[in-house]
Amino acid sequence: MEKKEQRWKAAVVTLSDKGYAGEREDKSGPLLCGMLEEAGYEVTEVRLLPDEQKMIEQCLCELADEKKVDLIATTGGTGFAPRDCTPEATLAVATKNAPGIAEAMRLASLQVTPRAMLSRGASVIRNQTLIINFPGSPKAVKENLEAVLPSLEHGLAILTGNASECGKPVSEGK
Ligand SMILES: Nc1ncnc2c1ncn2[C@@H]1O[C@H](COP(=O)(O)OP(=O)(O)OP(=O)(O)O)[C@@H](O)[C@H]1O
Ligand SMILES: Nc1nc2c(c(=O)[nH]1)N[C@H]1C(S)=C(S)[C@@H](COP(=O)(O)O)O[C@H]1N2
Repeated sequence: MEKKEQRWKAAVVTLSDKGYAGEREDKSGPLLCGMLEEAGYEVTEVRLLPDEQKMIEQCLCELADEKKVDLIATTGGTGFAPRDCTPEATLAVATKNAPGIAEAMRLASLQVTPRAMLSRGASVIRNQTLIINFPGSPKAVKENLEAVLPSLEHGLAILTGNASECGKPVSEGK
């Protein structure tokens, strides 16, 4: 990883009315945690919330501003259902847009299913924290994270002032 002295700190947030109500086991949050840990991240915060925009905004702000995680990965609430509001909450707390990550996820996912176009997931920056919205199903989480994971570390390194070589060829870089 480009950050030499410590691992990247990540938070995983599941947005699911059914999960929050205890009506369905949350499999997507634990899957995100496992994949991030496997890739070398330290998952320090885990949350499960209902599809309530203000609660999601407060949670994202707390994780970025107080817990100071480098990456927040959310899952769920990106679709067209009336209560889906994860992208709205994410955009509301953004200090900068970083649309390329969400674009790359949809591009890769369209090779798997045309329904990938139905995810409205956003990717943004809040100060020195990168926030990425993943869709809700475990299958979608796996496919979307695999598509962007190799490039995330370099983005985090630039965002946090830990980048060593920005001009590294893709073949040698992350
Ligand atoms: N956190 C999760 N854990 C396990 N499976 C999930 C999770 N979120 C979604 N899924 C699966 O993906 C499908 C589509 O996701 P979607 O977000 O539309 O679910 P939902 O049940 O409508 O959402 P909610 O949990 O907010 O009521 C669900 O029916 C479920 O099978
Ligand atoms: N790679 C991938 N992306 C995917 C999917 C998938 O199965 N694989 N499911 C899609 C579907 S069916 C929906 S409705 C949207 C939004 O999902 P969400 O409402 O659970 O966040 O993600 C889409 N993105």
